[in-house]
Amino acid sequence: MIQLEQVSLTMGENVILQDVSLQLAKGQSLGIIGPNGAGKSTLLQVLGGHLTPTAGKAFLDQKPIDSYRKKDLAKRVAFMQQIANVSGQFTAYETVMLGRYPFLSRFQMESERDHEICEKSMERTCTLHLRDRNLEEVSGGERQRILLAQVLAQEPELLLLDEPTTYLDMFHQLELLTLLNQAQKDGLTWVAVLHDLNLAAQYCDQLLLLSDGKVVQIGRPQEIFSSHLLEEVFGVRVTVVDVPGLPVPQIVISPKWIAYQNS
Ligand SMILES: Nc1ncnc2c1ncn2[C@@H]1O[C@H](COP(=O)(O)OP(=O)(O)OP(=O)(O)O)[C@@H](O)[C@H]1O
Repeated sequence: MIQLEQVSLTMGENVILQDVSLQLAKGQSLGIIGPNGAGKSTLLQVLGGHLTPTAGKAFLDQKPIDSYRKKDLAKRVAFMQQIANVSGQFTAYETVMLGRYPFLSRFQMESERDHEICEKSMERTCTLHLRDRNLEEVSGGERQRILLAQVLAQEPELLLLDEPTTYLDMFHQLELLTLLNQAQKDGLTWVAVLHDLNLAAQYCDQLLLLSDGKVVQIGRPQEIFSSHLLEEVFGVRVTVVDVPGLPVPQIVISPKWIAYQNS
C-alpha cells in the first residue's frame, strides 16, 4: 500500500530524513519510534503527502503520493495530528464532521449517512456525550478522542497518527490501540508515532526505529527490542523482559547513570 524508496528531506541546511525506505502492505500497522527530534513527525507528514521528499520517492498504491489531488488523497488517507495544533473554535460534533468534508462537493449539505457515520464514530470513541461542547471546553484526553472520532469518520484506508496516546489515561490508551487493531481487521492500514515503546510493541505489527533522520532498523517488535540497540539510540539503560501471556517482550528502563553507579 505504501512504499518509500530512499527518501531524504532537507529543510534549509538541516537534513531531517536521510535514505528512508519502507514498505507497508494493506491491513498492516507500523509504529515509528525514536528519540525527540529524530524525524518521526516529518516522516509521517511525508507518508501523508503533506511534505514532498527532496530526494527519493514516496508511493501510495504504486502511484507517487504527490501526484494525487489533495481531495482524492483525503478520501483515502486520514491524519490525526497532535492536539496542540488543533483549534478550539468548533464543537466536538462539528470537529468530527470535518472528517466527512473530503466526500462533500462545494456547498453540498451533509447527508443522513454523514451524520450516521459521525455519530457512530463518536460512539466508538465514547465522545457522544460531548457533542455540543466546544473543543476548548473539554479535557486533553477527551479532545484526543474527539480527534480520533474525526479520522474514523473519514473512513480512511490509511490512517496516520502523531502521538495519539498523549493525554490519554491507561484505559483510554489501550482502548484507542485496540480500536485501531479492530479496524485493521477490516483492512485499515495504520502508522503511528509512539513514545511508549511497550504499547508500540504490543499493538504494531512492525516497528521502525528512527535516529537522526535515518532508519536504524525496521522489523517485528521482537527484532527491535534488543537492549543494545535501544540503549545506543535512546541513551538509557534498557532491560528486555518476557511477560507471561504477552506474545512480545517488554522493556524496563532506568537512567544510564544507574548503570554507571552499579558497574
Ligand atoms: N520547518 C522546519 N524547518 C527546519 N527544521 C525543522 C522544521 N520542522 C522540524 N525541523 C527539525 O527537524 C527535526 C525532526 O523534527 P520532527 O518533529 O520530525 O522530530 P520528531 O522525531 O517527531 O520529534 P519529537 O519526538 O520531539 O516530536 C528536528 O531537529 C526539528 O528541529
